[in-house]
Amino acid sequence: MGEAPAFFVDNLQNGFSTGFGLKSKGFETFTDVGDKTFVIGGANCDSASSVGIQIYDKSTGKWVIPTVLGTKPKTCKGHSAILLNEDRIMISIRGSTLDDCIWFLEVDTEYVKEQKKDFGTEVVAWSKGVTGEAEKPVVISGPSGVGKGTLINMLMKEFPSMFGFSVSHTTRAPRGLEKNGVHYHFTERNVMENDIKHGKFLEFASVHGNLYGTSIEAIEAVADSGKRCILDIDVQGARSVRANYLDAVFIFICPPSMRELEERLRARGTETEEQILKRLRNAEAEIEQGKSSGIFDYILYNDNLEECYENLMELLGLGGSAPINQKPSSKVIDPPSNHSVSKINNKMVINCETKEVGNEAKNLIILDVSSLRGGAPGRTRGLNIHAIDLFSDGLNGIHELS
Ligand SMILES: Nc1ncnc2c1ncn2[C@@H]1O[C@H](COP(=O)(O)OP(=O)(O)OP(=O)(O)O)[C@@H](O)[C@H]1O
Ligand SMILES: Nc1nc2c(ncn2[C@@H]2O[C@H](COP(=O)(O)O)[C@@H](O)[C@H]2O)c(=O)[nH]1
Repeated sequence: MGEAPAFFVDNLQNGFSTGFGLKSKGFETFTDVGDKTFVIGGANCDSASSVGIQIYDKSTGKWVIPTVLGTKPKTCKGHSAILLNEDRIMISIRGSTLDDCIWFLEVDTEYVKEQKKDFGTEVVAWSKGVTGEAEKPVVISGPSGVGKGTLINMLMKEFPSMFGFSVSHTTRAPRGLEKNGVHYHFTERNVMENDIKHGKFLEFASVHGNLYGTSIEAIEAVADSGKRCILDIDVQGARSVRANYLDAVFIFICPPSMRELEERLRARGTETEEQILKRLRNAEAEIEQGKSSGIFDYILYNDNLEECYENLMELLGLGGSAPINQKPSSKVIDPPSNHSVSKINNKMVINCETKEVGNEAKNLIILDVSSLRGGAPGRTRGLNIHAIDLFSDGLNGIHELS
């Protein structure tokens, strides 16, 4: 069954009256979800080309400015929007590359519902659609010194095009060879606390006396590169990530014994005696929670490093020959000003009609949304796009774009 498009846009003129008493800048779309109308773009934008959100609550007759989480589309000369599954709005951005064309505004997903409770406000969350087969992020936890970093480095060295590291923020000082932006984003506590307050972090925790956290931007950056994201975070962080509905594989790395853990920490030589003792004290509780909390899908013992690495690879489906990650496409999809979107079962159809003298061309972009995975916080994976050229003389061709 076909469904009518939520609306058609982009043929609006500057100053167009929206019927809601708003002065339009010509970029708005209006999508009804239950009692609410989501106005995307336009009057409340920080600039004419960025995408702002307002909500009109029909039950109260009031306008609400929601807390907006996630990274929003950078520019928008026009867009279309259509409701998908009652909990998210699909946005197609005009004149953008395939990598940047399809976005989702989550309005009532589990993640958004949870954030509404925390913020005590209306909340919406952006999540960009990414093509390719990149798999779920991998969360790796375990006590300090167990070998998480060592295992992750081995994985990234052997499969550089497959895995990308989520660079955390921390208030601790850099160690000898650590580089800002590579190992961590080293930051001031007040700056990080302010960003946390504004919803920029997927999770954060006070670990061994310092603040650590994963920004939503850090995981989005990895997803955008078409790679599988690896997070190295403590148990509290893993618990928050689970609670925040990040669709990920959770792995806990366990030491063979406390004695061995202590030897590794001391041999690494990066902490003072006081810090080592603090990390060891915390390790006992972490191991206890790692084994019993139900947060983790897998527990790996890192006794012999090579064996543990083999087990990790096996668990990530890298036992045989490694699958090649699909690179993000730089193809340009350019829905024209009068493009519209409609929904037919699990397919979204972006209708791009262009009229040239003597040649009327119709270009349909078909987006299969049945295989979408993940979502906010982070990217929506599994985008599957085909373009169909229809000319006046009939069907001309189908191209697979992703
Ligand atoms: N299986 C192993 N056998 C012996 N030494 C190991 C093993 N795995 C890692 N190590 C060593 O233990 C030390 C700690 O490892 P690593 O720095 O990877 O731990 P970590 O879990 O990332 O710690 P942190 O959480 O503090 O960052 C390193 O010197 C590393 O070379
Ligand atoms: N909750 C989070 N924990 C994190 C994050 N980044 C790192 N960590 C954990 O901190 C300890 C100590 O790390 P170190 O580099 O100072 O040795 C370790 O357990 C890491 O897993 C984060 O973003 N969030």
